[in-house]
Amino acid sequence: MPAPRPDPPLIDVERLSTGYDAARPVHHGLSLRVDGPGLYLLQGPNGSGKSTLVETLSGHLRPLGGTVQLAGVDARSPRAPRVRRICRTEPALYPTLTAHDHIVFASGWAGADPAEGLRRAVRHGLGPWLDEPAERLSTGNRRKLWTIVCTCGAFAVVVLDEPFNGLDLASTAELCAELAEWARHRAVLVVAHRPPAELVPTAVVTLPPGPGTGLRARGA
Ligand SMILES: Nc1ncnc2c1ncn2[C@@H]1O[C@H](COP(=O)(O)OP(=O)(O)OP(=O)(O)O)[C@@H](O)[C@H]1O
Repeated sequence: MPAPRPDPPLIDVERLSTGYDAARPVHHGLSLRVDGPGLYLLQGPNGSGKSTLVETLSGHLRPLGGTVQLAGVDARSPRAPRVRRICRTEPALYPTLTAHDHIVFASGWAGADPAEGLRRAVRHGLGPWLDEPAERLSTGNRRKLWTIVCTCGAFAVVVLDEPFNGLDLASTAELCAELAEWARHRAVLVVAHRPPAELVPTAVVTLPPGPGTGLRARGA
């Protein structure tokens, strides 16, 4: 009987060149490998390319060179959304859709039970606001709703860019607890300039200032 094949790394970035202009790549020769579950903190000075890396992991930005695989799936493959969740910095919600309906809609997209998303919303303190349209939510409540709609259902890898922006202390602690729970079985990559004390990363990946040339970052 053949030996079972080892699971692919959850995040496998190999010799990545990426950016918005081929003449001026933001990353050049960047490698980052995360073999197993854990909570990984991505840091680096302003302009070092954290959000650009997020956009490449999201499949939105086509690499100029190199490869990006998530749980063995190319980041630009139509199958990638099944294994990956991306939560960008700026919430992109429908202004007139209620918080409740956002969660039902996002759960449908992810093939998830909306009841689970609604339970999360209550845990995160959104209970009294579920019938409010997104445009009437406070900054922190918009952030919570955005995080929930971006992370419905099952996934192997999740990337969150500044997920603590606008959250109060209790909500920050609640999100940290949720990230720690996910990190037991999934790769959780968090971009945060000021990570809260409750966030206990498995490893920290630091991008250098300026174009990252030949950086080799290796997670657990
Ligand atoms: N849409 C874009 N078009 C062109 N250049 C961009 C675009 N987005 C970012 N850049 C450039 O890419 C480089 C890296 O920016 P990026 O936003 O990825 O850095 P960052 O580490 O996330 O920064 P910050 O900590 O300030 O959020 C910068 O030089 C920036 O000007």
